[in-house]
Amino acid sequence: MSEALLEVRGLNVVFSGFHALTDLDFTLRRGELRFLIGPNGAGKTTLIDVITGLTRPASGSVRFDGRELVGRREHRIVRAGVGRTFQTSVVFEELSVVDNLDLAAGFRRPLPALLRRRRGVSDAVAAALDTIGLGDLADRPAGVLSHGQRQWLEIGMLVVQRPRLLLLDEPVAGMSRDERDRTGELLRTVARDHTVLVVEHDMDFLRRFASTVTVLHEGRLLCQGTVAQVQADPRVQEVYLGRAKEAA
Ligand SMILES: Nc1ncnc2c1ncn2[C@@H]1O[C@H](COP(=O)(O)OP(=O)(O)OP(=O)(O)O)[C@@H](O)[C@H]1O
Repeated sequence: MSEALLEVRGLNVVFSGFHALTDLDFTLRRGELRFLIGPNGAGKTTLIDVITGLTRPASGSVRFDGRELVGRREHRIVRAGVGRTFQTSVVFEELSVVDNLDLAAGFRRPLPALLRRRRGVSDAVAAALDTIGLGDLADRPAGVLSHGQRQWLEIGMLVVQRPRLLLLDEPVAGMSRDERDRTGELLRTVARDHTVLVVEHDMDFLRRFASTVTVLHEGRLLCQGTVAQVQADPRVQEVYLGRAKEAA
């Protein structure tokens, strides 16, 4: 359980001379639910982009289950078992909720099975519908979903692909308090049988749902620990309060 699933070592990302990540070491153990925070521009999305093959680092290594991901193409990384959500939505609005899940699940089916006409819903799709709590809306077009429901559908679309690592970029952004609570519960459920990394800004959400938190600042790892430890860390206070003063 405590074995490392993801090991980032000595990661450097440079965009036209700008150092977005510097000498970053970061480890996720199997079965962990980890939150990644940091002020705007800290490098959180860049880290996810490197893990998923969207951005190539200047140097460093990203090992997933012992295998190097740097240099692999995006679809190969997805096939290896790494799934992510984006800040922008990827659901098909005209398709029903269940068809969106079915399509996502089909991603891993061999072509003949994909083309064969199927009856009913697969166990994986039914389980995902149940997990995301959208059973009552299964046959409605995804276009009618609220913002929160759409985010849950996207998480469901990842889960049916059976990834071993889920990377979620700001899943509660723009949600109501009630939707945030339901998302927190959903993350806990998903984390029972997946390793999950969540990028999140909302401190209130973190206090209620996070256990271990990693803080990035200006492309470097600032500190790691429980929510209480991280909040009590003077460096974290400086980074966040310093920003608040600047904005005031
Ligand atoms: N493709 C790119 N080209 C140039 N600079 C980039 C590129 N992508 C990111 N950056 C810069 O790298 C830094 C880190 O960006 P990143 O999006 O990873 O931060 P973040 O921690 O996710 O911030 P936010 O909370 O605002 O999403 C920022 O200063 C950003 O402007």
